[in-house]
Amino acid sequence: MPEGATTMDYVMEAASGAHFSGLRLDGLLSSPSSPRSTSSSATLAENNFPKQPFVIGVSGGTASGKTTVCDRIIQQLHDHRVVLVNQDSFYRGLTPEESARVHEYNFDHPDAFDTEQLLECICKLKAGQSVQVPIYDFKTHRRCSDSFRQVNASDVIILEGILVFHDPCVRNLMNMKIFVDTDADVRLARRIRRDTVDRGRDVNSVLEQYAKFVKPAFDDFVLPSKKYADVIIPRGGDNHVAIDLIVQHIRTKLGQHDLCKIYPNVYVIQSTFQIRGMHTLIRDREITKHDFVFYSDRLIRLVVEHGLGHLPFTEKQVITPTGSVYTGVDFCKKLCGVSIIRSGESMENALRACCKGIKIGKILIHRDGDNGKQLIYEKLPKDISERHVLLLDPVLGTGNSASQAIELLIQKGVQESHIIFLNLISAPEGIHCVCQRFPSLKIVTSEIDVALNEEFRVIPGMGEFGDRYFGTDD
Ligand SMILES: Nc1ncnc2c1ncn2[C@@H]1O[C@H](COP(=O)(O)OP(=O)(O)O)[C@@H](O)[C@H]1O
Ligand SMILES: Nc1ccn([C@@H]2O[C@H](COP(=O)(O)O)[C@@H](O)[C@H]2O)c(=O)n1
Ligand SMILES: [Mg+2]
Repeated sequence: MPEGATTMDYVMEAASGAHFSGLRLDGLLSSPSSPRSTSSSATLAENNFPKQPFVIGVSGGTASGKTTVCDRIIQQLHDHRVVLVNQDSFYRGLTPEESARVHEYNFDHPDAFDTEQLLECICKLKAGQSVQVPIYDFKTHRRCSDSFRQVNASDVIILEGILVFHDPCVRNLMNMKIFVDTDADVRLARRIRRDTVDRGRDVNSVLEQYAKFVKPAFDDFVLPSKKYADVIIPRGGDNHVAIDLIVQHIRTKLGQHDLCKIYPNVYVIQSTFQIRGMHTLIRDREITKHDFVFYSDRLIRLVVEHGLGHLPFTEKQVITPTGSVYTGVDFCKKLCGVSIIRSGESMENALRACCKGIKIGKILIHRDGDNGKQLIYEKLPKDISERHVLLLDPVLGTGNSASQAIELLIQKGVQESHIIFLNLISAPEGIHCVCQRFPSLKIVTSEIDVALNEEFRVIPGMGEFGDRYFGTDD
């Protein structure tokens, strides 16, 4: 510890830096397997826990403003962790025979693109590898034979093009899909100007191509893919509000753990130096029991408060002492806690302090050899099926105990979406296990750790929480 610094100053100083507990797994990336067989979850299973870039697809009719919207998003983000890939780059170059009859060539049909190559490119980027993207010339209808554009692996990949939602394999690689929706007349006017000015075409050929190929393909392929969009932006690049919202969303994603991008129901409470400091203290094996309990309690309280924020509410109006109306919300009444004995009991006081008179049930899962878990005790409120349940256990490790407890709650009639699992630290393995099995349940945690070791202990972790909290570790 530096001279003159107090213990707490030192801890806070040491806590600065990475947002999560050593989670940049950049070194653990492995190469993708066959792109056609790759869905987001398949990639995950094959590569264990690869870094997961956030992939945004931007589609829309020709000249709708896709490229403009992407450029604005990238400008506003002002972040080097974003790269743009254009589907246009993957146009197949025309053969001499095709070039001779270019007016009969349909550039708006899915077959005009080398989708396999596009897929491979996005898979590589997703797997953390850089790629060489072809350079396409709209005047010669060919690819540059000797030069490529190098695109480096990045945290956000934006893929734009008229047909990026058409192929299901390409579509499945996307975490967010945006459709730029611009009036057909406006698009045609822009297309005429762009193709005559930038692409060396004459007006007649533009109109002919539009009527023969562009419009029919829009109706057959582009418009039907609009239904896959998560966000529809009317008016393209002029829609500053939509672009601001998207930029905001991407910023949030950039700050999130990769697992939160995969599982939208996993919430990690916003990290602050106070929270990092508390983690630093409770993870320190030299800490006194008193301090361990004190800082664990502080953290637990934060997790509980955050978890309560995910409960449904009803609007409520009250009259303030000034005689004015304040429109607020009323807490969810049908609520209970369930602690997984023994560690989960450490979280009960925080829950009681936040929810006056709350009922708290218990589940004991006894470890039965190495092969699994065995439930040996449960005491739950009789009307639990009507309640939202806050399930308490400070450490999510393999996810076996949690899954068994959740299974029991569901058997008792609790709706999966009514369960919020609160913990202090979660291992990625536990998150995968619980979220894949119970996709509509929510997990609220304060940090996601690196992994489990061979003994199924969370690393870096904090040891046997129950023993440390209840003083049975000597
Ligand atoms: N909001 C806008 N107002 C005027 N012109 C625009 C606007 N958005 C795009 N353009 C122009 O229209 C043409 C097509 O836009 P672009 O972003 O390239 O569309 P897309 O990538 O969907 O084909 C370009 O020449 C561009 O400069
Ligand atoms: N050699 C080519 C290749 C493509 N096109 C047209 O480009 C359009 C797609 O690009 P946007 O930026 O408009 O999305 C598509 O509609 C093709 O007709 C072309 O004219 N010549
Ligand atoms: Mg474009």
